[in-house]
Amino acid sequence: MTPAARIGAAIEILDRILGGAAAEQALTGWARANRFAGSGDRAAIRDQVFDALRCRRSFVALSGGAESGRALMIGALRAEGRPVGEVFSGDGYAPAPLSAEEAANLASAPSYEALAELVALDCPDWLAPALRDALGEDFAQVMQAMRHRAPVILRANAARGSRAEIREALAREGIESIPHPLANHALKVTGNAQKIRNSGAYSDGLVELQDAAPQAAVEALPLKPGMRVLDFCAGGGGKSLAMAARNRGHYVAHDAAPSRMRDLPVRARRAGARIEIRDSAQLATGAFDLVLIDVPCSGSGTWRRAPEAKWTLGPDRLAELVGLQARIFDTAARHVAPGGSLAYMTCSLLGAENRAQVAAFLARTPGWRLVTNRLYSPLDDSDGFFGALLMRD
Ligand SMILES: C[S@@+](CC[C@H](N)C(=O)[O-])C[C@H]1O[C@@H](n2cnc3c(N)ncnc32)[C@H](O)[C@@H]1O
Repeated sequence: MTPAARIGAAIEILDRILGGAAAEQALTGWARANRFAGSGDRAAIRDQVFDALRCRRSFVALSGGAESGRALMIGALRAEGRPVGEVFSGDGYAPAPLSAEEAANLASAPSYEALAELVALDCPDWLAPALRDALGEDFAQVMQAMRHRAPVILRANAARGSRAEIREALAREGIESIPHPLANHALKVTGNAQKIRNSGAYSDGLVELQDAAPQAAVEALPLKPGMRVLDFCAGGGGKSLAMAARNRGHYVAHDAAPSRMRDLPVRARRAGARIEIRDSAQLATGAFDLVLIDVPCSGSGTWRRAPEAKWTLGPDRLAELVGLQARIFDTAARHVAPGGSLAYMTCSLLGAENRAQVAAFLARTPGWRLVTNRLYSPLDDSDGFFGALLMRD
């Protein structure tokens, strides 16, 4: 496909997403219907679609038009300083030339420098006060970082080798990486990230895809050999696997939706980890030295990887999530043994889901104290992520 034809495809996919389709679904649907597109085409189209979703507000403003796939790609070209007419030529599979209305809109659209702050930062208006509150003077820098692609980060599995050894194993397969300073086993991929999923290093359990902040948060947990540990919201088991790689212990995974843990046995086998799966009825009160709750959240820390969430989150959904997080906090706390710990984690930047949630738990639950908490952001070269450790008397 020519570069212009790829932009034409991105326009079609973006229109489906703006019409309500999930991004992954729209991309897969397009690929199935257009089998001539090779893997390079699909990867390039995917990047264009996700870039446009991250910068949805500013790209539309730069086009001067109403929101549409074409407006997004006109804005994207303008943001890159590329002449729009060269791509919107109508030649072959290139997008049709600009209509008179589109051309007039583009001619009168402001420059990026002239956009209002929240438009230029691609920040939804209603979330700006909460984000400013959580990020303080880093607000603009973090929101600017959220407009760009996230790096690919791996966790080198300590049960399979040192970070240096695993880095060499990756290099032998042509995957380049450098140690990430935030976590002891984190590797930032600097070349050939597309090879990871089909690599021997991945299938042999040497690496898992995991951002640096959750790795750092797991490293900060007070894990000791032989501990009884419950991952209460285990999902795919990313945190269980990271904990089990650190220390021998008795690891139990649980999730309200057990089907989410379906891949965990295979992943654990691959990683050489032992993780027992239990349902709610099999979890005794006060039976664990450490309970981890990686709760469902807005995902505001992962907007670089899942940019749709930035635009679809609303106040009602956020309030619903905050209520659910509080209920999980209360339920999970009952499984902690006296003197044990409760680790609360989100991939959110918002105070309501982080510090305020922890403060509310402490206020309504006697016998607990806060040990540490930390908010990570793209300024740490990671996703936005929050971790708090609480201890039971
Ligand atoms: C952020 S995801 C967990 C991701 C996972 N820890 C990982 O590292 O891959 C949150 C999980 O919480 C689960 N969940 C939702 N409500 C729950 C509840 N009331 N009790 C336990 N788990 C719940 C969801 O099914 C989802 O899998």
